[in-house]
Order: sequence, then C-alpha cells, then structure tokens
Amino acid sequence: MGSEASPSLPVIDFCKLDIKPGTPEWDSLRSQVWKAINECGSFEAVFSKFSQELRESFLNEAEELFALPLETKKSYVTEKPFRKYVGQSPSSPLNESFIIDDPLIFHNMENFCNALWPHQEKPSFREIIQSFCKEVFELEKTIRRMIVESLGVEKYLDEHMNSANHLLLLAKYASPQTSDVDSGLPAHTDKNMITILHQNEVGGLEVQTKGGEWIRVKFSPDSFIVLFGQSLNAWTNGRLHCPYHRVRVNENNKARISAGFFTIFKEGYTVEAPEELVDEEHPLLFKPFDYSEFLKFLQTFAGRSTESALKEYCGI
Ligand SMILES: O=C(O)CCC(=O)C(=O)O
Ligand SMILES: [Fe+2]
Repeated sequence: MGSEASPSLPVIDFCKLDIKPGTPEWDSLRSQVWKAINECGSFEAVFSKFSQELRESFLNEAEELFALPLETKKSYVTEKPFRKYVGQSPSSPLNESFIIDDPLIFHNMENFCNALWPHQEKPSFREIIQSFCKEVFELEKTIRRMIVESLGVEKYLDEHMNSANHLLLLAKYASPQTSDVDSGLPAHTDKNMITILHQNEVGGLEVQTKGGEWIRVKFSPDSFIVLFGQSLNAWTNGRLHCPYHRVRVNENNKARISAGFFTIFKEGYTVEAPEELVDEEHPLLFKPFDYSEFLKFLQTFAGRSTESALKEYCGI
C-alpha cells in the first residue's frame, strides 16, 4: 500500500501469464497475490495481453451497445436473476448495465446479439467480446489457483476450478450535468467469487482500504482491478477480505465505460469450506449453500437491504 497521504492498491505484474505452476516465478507471483489479499482484498493486475486495437474495439463495441434505443436495450431479459439490462435506477441514476451469462458460450452471445440487433448480424461484437473475455478469464483462473495453493488445499484444486462460471458486466456511467453531482454506483461489497474490473480513461472506481480510506484507482490501459467477493470468502471459511468499492464520476463530458468480469459458483454446486480450513481457531462461518439460490435471496427485500447478505442467508 502507498503512503498515508495517497493510498494506492498493490500492483502485481501479470505480463508473463504463461509462467508455469511450481516455478520460482509462479511462487513469487503467488506470494504477492496472497499478501495483497491479506492487506487489501484487492489489487491492480498489470496485464498487457491486449493490443491497443483490441482494447479500443472492446470499449467501442460496449459504447455502441449503449447507444441503442432504450426500448431495444430493455428488450434484453432472461429468466436468470441479474442477467438483464438495468437502466438509470433511482439509487444510481447515471448508470446503465447489461449482464451476459457466460460470454464464452457461443449461443449465449448469439442470444444476446439476437435480442439487441434483431435485424442485423453482429459477428464483430461477439468475436471482440469473446477474445477479450477469454484472456481475462484465464487471468482469473491463475489467481484462483494461486489462492487454493496459498491455503494449502490443493487436493480440492480440480473440483474448485470446475465449480465456476463466468459473467460479463458491461456498464456505462453518463457524465453528470453539474459539477456538484458526484455519483455513480453506491459503496458495496461483491457477492460473487472474484471480480476483475476494467474501465476506459474516464475512471472513477474507488476501493476502500481496511483502515477505511478510499483509494481512487488510477487508470492505465493495462490495469485490471481484482476484488474478492463474499462467496469465495465463504469457501475459504473467512480467510479473505471483501473490500467495499464504489464508482464516483465527475462532470467531464465523457461517459465512463467499464467491464466487470465476474466469477460465480455454478448453479447446483454446493459451496462448502474444505474441512482443512475449519478448526478451533477458525470455526465454520457459513452453512453449505447453492450460489444460485443465494442469488434469489439477493432479489428479495431482506437480501437487498443488507450488505452482509450471505451472513443473513447462511451464516452460522
Ligand atoms: O463499474 C465498475 O467499475 C464497478 C462495478 C461494480 O462494482 C459492480 O458491478 O459490482
Ligand atoms: Fe462491485
């Protein structure tokens, strides 16, 4: 963490993602990840995997999506919780977003494109979004593997790696019309396993330190901000810190575009801390739960009204 005057997130260089588990380079990266998790529950991954062209195309495709007519955007609804368009709600009036279910699955992207562009083929959207997501989700898997190793529970590695699905959030934050409006997304902790956030040059993401200070995340085209959520914390039996974060956008005439790469537990998978992580010093914190059932609870009034929703749902 930086000086007291201006705290910053730990920065970890993932430029050599092809390093192999078991090598000294891997071990060094893993100890940096574990240290950052303990200190902040968040870090900036420097990830220069993308050409400037691909990154710009990715952000441009997202911008084009939000430029569609409101009625068209609203027509994207699915039967699954949260996988839909949300626009300008009273609690975050500048924000609109889409959540796409596992974007690496061809027909999910096809369904999404058919809903948004019913009269037009949109292969570029699908291809660009998928090429981008593929790399970010590889980064996510590397980080999760490092966590399992750091906890010394490698015997659960395969099961754990296979227990996850991915979601893509695309969000736009309109620039406020007056300089005294200072809002974006209220402070919250994430409920999923891991979130990786990327943003255009407008910036606005803030992450809270354990000491309660807000870090304004500095923008760089290679920055991917990693945050840990309540479900992964439950699986580790409370070994992780899930930081509060928020978005504050200021008047600057340009919209903020962001992408959230979410990892969640698969529907039907029972999330349960490995017995090795439960002892007298670390009594079991959560009863086994199914993440997709927990999502339903999150949509109820009780689930929406608390920040410690998982604790309410299945805390011991
Ligand atoms: O737009 C962002 O960068 C943050 C989004 C976020 O925190 C969330 O959707 O949980
Ligand atoms: Fe979040």
